Amino acid sequence: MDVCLQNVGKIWPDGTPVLDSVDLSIASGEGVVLLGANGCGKSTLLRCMLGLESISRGEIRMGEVSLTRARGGELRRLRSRIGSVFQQFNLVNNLSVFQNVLFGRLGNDGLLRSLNLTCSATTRDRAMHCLERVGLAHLAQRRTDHLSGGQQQRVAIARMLMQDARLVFADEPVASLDPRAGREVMDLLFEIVHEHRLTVVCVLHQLELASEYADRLVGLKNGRVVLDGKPSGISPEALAELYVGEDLADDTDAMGGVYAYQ
Ligand SMILES: Nc1ncnc2c1ncn2[C@@H]1O[C@H](COP(=O)(O)OP(=O)(O)OP(=O)(O)O)[C@@H](O)[C@H]1O
Repeated sequence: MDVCLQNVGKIWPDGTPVLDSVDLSIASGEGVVLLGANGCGKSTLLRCMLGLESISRGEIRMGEVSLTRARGGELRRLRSRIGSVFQQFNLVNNLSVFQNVLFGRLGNDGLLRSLNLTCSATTRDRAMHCLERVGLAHLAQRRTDHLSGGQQQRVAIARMLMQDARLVFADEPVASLDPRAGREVMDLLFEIVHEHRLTVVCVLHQLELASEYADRLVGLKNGRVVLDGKPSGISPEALAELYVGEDLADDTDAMGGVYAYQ
């Protein structure tokens, strides 16, 4: 599914602007990594694309549907096609791995079925298949908070598979993981994205990972798109420029990420 942002702007209720005239067209099946210093607006942009934040100006379209204008059933259907993978996993800790994967069907099947209380054998088989795909079938009945960070992120990916999402928005999916687990999660996420020809927008702070996995890099600075192109066409200086003029601690974070993954 393709995504189109036209002249998107957002101003916080206290009057502070966070996104300014963002224009982006993302083709179906394209893998975009969003880069930029701490506080430049990456997560806010992703949250707007997830429909979790409203925008103050412009329009966001996904396929034929305007996220900005859709209401009721149309909005629910659209949201059910959007998967998310967050830094903090966003799983229900005291439920089993299997139940968390069933939650991928929440938008389609409702709460009772998603909790495994009334779901069909076909749905249960499908959930197990999703867990097998991420290598966690043997942990299906374990409580989610008894898994490692890397395993929890795999559960989030299995939930996204279960959802049959066409779009995936990932916000720093490896930020809480050590370099090895982080790479494993990126490999798995992008393998699945390619297998299912999903469109993905992923926020990363690790420039090396970004260049390796992205079809296209988009850089934000102060809420504006200031860089957009294939990784091979973007110079290290242009990438470094994204972080110039920002807080020193922010730069250190971003560049530290590069070295951590080398
Ligand atoms: N709900 C909110 N109300 C007001 N300001 C907010 C809110 N959420 C975020 N902000 C501010 O908006 C700006 C952009 O935040 P955002 O989280 O999008 O940045 P980011 O680029 O994702 O940063 P990071 O890399 O640190 O995650 C920041 O200055 C932040 O303090």
